[in-house]
Amino acid sequence: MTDFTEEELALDPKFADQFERGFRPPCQLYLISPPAIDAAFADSLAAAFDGGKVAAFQLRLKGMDDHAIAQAAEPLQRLCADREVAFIVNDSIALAKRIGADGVHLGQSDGDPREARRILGPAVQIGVTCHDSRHLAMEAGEAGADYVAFGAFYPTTTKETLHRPEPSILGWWTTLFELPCVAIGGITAANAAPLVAAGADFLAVSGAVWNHADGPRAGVAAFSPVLAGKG
Ligand SMILES: Cc1ncc(COP(=O)(O)OP(=O)(O)O)c(N)n1
Ligand SMILES: Cc1ncsc1CCOP(=O)(O)O
Ligand SMILES: [Mg+2]
Repeated sequence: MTDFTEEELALDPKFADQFERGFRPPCQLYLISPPAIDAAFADSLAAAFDGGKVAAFQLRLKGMDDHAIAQAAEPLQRLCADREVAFIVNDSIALAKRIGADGVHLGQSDGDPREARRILGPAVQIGVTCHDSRHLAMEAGEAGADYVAFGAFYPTTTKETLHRPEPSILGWWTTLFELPCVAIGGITAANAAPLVAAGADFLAVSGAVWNHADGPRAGVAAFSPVLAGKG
């Protein structure tokens, strides 16, 4: 598998009608924290959860050490448990283990998914960043990831990004694989429809919720129609 080029791995459109996508649950929201938070953030998170169903919350605090993140995580993890939202730690397998997170999200330089599985066990969700690469996604799947993440689909100020996949990568993935895929990067309620239509299992969103003019509750609520395919 590792010997194929991206072009060779692309599903030839002339064969597309020979593949039928199996049943997949409706697309869900995967909320990512702002890059920095304050002591009142738990209230904002609760407000976001009041806006509609959130499947997962990722604590993504760049540039903070694990000890400080563990402290910040405590009330947020409790809130997620109360609201039945999966609590995902970004970047650190060790931190996910230490605080008993429901999952860890690993970028291409954040650690090996097989090692994560060995350390965290079978019940913990492991997600892997795959940028715009079919090849990386299949590698992640083979390594035992629970989801693959493609992005950035749109321009974003939350993170400097180098890759810009087409929505069709989501359709390619979901036609061939059962493993869930996450779409990320600059996603708003206004631009999400093509990603949902293409087959995204989850929309990972930060700025559109935390920077919503009417607050995080409205930010989450705004996604309801598009997630239901009515965007
Ligand atoms: C769901 C999801 N997808 C992608 C990323 C990006 O991960 P990474 O490439 O490691 O970049 P950082 O987020 O660590 O800056 C993610 N965090 N979550
Ligand atoms: C973490 C990450 N990885 C790729 S784009 C991105 C930022 C997502 O945040 P936003 O929804 O504000 O673009
Ligand atoms: Mg990372």
